[in-house]
Amino acid sequence: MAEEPKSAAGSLILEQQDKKIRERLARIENKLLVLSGKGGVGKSTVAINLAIGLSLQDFHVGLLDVDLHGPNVPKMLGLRKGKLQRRPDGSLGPIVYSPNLKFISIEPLLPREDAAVIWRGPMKISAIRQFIYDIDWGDLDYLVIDAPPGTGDEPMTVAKTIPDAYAVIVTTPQEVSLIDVKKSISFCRHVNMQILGVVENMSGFICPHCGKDVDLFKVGGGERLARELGIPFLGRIPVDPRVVAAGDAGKPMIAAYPESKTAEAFENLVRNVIAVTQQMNKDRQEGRIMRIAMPVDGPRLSEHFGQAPLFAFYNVEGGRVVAKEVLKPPPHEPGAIPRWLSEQGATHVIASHIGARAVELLKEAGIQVLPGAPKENADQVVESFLKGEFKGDESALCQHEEGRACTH
Ligand SMILES: Nc1ncnc2c1ncn2[C@@H]1O[C@H](COP(=O)(O)OP(=O)(O)OP(=O)(O)O)[C@@H](O)[C@H]1O
Repeated sequence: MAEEPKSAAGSLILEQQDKKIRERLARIENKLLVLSGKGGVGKSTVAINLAIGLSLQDFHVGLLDVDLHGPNVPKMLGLRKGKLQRRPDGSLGPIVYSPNLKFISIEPLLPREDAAVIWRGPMKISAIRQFIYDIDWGDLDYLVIDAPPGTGDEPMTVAKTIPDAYAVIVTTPQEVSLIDVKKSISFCRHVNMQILGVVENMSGFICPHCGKDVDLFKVGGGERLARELGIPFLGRIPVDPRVVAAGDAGKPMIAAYPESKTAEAFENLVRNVIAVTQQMNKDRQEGRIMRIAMPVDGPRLSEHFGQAPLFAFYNVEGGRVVAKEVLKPPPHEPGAIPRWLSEQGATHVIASHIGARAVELLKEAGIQVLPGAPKENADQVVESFLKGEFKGDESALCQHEEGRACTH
């Protein structure tokens, strides 16, 4: 967890940083976090080939390597000595791989290539936030984020800082790896990150002599698991020795052997990622996927947004509630609850009384606010919102007598 600044000045700095991060992220249409439950399953390989594949489709793509201990991206892209761009206005731009693909990783910023990075959680968190706060990524269609394996500080920071990121989970067909996929899925559910789908890497073997696809290990486990759990399956990438050589030579497979079956498999993955991302965006825009937050006091809606002892969160899919949880908000400090709600992945807030400043902060975070809800049973209020009976009442916004915005 990030160390929360205790002073008012500290929380103001954090609020300003959050604002800048939100501004930068608003210029990035789609954010994809590439995850794996265990190491060595080819997560970086998938992230890099996916980023290049998207850039070859004329999308503007950023690749962010948040693996601070073992950054692979610069080596696999053949750009270990890449330099950040210093812009005329003094801002810093990411390292350029091609006109459509930019990246950033800790490695080129270290004094020596082999310098060990031994950081504690809060430092890792601030480094990742800086990759977004300090670096001007410009307008991007996709930001692909390569996280270290597991469910530690780095994926957690991304989930909190970029609450609208979609997770791409990489696995291999072996049982052990599939068990880890379940851990990644429960991590995503825990942090409310929507899962774009599962990729099965090292699935089957392309014979270098005859070019035939040989089922070396069991294949299809990732696909079966995705189907069982109702998660999209994004594609299979075969084992191909050229993937290793291409990665070591700094020329990723999809660019080095564009005619190969393996590059074809990556292209298929890219097409599926684009299609599923578009569908999920549409579901979000049209309100089929929501996470509604409500200040509650017991089962009823709380009178004041800023003083509610608890918040109830309702996950809505296809117009109905699929999960509900009740969480305790952070201590009352200006801006703390809107920031926390954004970290919790809220898309909508339904409240009774809510201050204009809180509404402004929530809207800046892309959260829709529906004030003026009746102080009734919260479950029933959600139902009436989903039926279109309650639509929010702007006149219920709370202002102090002298017209100053209230921070309820
Ligand atoms: N489809 C494949 N065929 C053959 N080799 C592959 C394939 N995918 C990945 N590899 C190789 O496996 C090794 C591990 O891949 P990679 O570094 O992408 O995994 P990772 O999951 O990101 O690892 P880490 O745990 O270090 O983050 C690399 O040498 C890579 O070239």
